[in-house]
Amino acid sequence: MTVCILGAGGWGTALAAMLGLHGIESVLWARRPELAAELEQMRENRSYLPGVRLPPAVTVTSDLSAALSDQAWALLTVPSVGIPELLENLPRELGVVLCAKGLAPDGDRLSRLAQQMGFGRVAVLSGPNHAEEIGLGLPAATVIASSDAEWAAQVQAALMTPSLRVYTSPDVVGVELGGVLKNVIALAAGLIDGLGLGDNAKAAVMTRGLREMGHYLEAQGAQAQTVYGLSGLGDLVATAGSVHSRNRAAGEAIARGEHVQQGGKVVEGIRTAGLLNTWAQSHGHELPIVRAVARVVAGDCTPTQGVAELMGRRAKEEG
Ligand SMILES: NC(=O)C1=CN([C@@H]2O[C@H](COP(=O)(O)OP(=O)(O)OC[C@H]3O[C@@H](n4cnc5c(N)ncnc54)[C@H](O)[C@@H]3O)[C@@H](O)[C@H]2O)C=CC1
Ligand SMILES: O=C(CO)COP(=O)(O)O
Repeated sequence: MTVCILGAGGWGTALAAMLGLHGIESVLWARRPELAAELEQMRENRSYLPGVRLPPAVTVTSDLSAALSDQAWALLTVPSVGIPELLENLPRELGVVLCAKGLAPDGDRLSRLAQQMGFGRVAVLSGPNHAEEIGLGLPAATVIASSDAEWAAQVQAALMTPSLRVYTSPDVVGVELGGVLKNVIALAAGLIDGLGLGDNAKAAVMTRGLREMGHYLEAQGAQAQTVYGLSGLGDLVATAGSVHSRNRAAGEAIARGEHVQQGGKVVEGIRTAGLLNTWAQSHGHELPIVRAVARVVAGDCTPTQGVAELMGRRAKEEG
C-alpha cells in the first residue's frame, strides 16, 4: 500500500521519510508546485526539514487528485489554519487523520469540524514526535485516536515501523487537545528560559500547565487519564524541553524582545493561546498560564509582568 500524506512541511516530510526508511511507499502532497518540484529533485525539504533525505519510496506531487488516487484515507499534515480549506477540497468518503496540533478558526476541535463537514471517518494522530527526530528514524511513540476502532487499527498497522510505535485510543477529544494545549505551555516554558528564571520556575510552569491541560480536557469531555499519556504529558515533556520546538523557541525569542516571524515555520501555540483564553473568559474557567501567554503574545503585557501576575494569584490548595 501507499500512504497518502497531505502537507509537505516538516511533519509531513518527516512521516514520509520515516516510512521510506522502512521501505513503505508514500505520496507526499505539497500545495505549492515549486516546493513539490524542489523536493522531487533535491530529495530533501531544505525549507522545512533540512538534513533529512527523502528515500526513493517517497513520491512528491502538487496534484491533489493524483495524490488521492485509490486512497481510502490520508494523513493531513498542514498547519491548523490550512485544514478547513484542505478539508473543503477532499471527498467526504476519504478517511481523514488529522495531524495538526491546533484549533479550528472558531476555537473548536479540528476533528469536530471534519465531522460537521460530513467526513464519516475521522482520526487524530498526536504524540511526542519532533519531525527532526522522526525523519531520521529515531525511536518514538505516538497515538492514533478514533471512534472507529477497526479503522484506527488499520492506520496503526500502516504507520507502525521499527522506529515508530503507534498506540490506538478511543479518546479523540483527549488525544487531540493534549497536543493543542502543550504548545501553549511550551511557549510559557520558553518565556521562562528566555527570562533566565531557572529550573524551578520551569518545573512549576510545566506542572501547573499540565493541571491546566487536564482541566480543559475534562471540560471538553476527554477521559481523565489521557492527559497523562503520550499525547499529553509525553508531548509536553518533549516540547517544553526541546531544542527542536518552535513553540518553546518562540517563547524564548519573545522574552528576549525579539520579533517572532509569522509565515515561516508554524508556531501553533501563538494562535491557540488567544483562542483558548477567549473560551476560558466566555465560559468562566480559570486557565492562568494560557491567559498569561495570550496576553504576552498579544502585546497586552510584558513577559515579566505575565510572570508577576501568575506569582501574585490568590493562595490556594494545589489540587
Ligand atoms: N514539526 C513537528 O515536529 C510536528 C508538527 N506537528 C503539527 O503539524 C502541523 C504542521 O506542522 P509542520 O509540518 O511542522 O509545519 P511547517 O511550518 O514545517 O510547514 C508548514 C507547511 O504547510 C504548508 N501550508 C501552509 N498553509 C497551508 C495550506 N493552507 N494548505 C496547504 N499547505 C499549507 C506550508 O507551505 C508548509 O509547507 C502543525 O499543526 C504542527 O503543530 C505535529 C507533530 C510534529
Ligand atoms: O509537536 C511537536 C512535537 O511533538 C512539535 O512541536 P513544535 O511545534 O513546538 O516544534
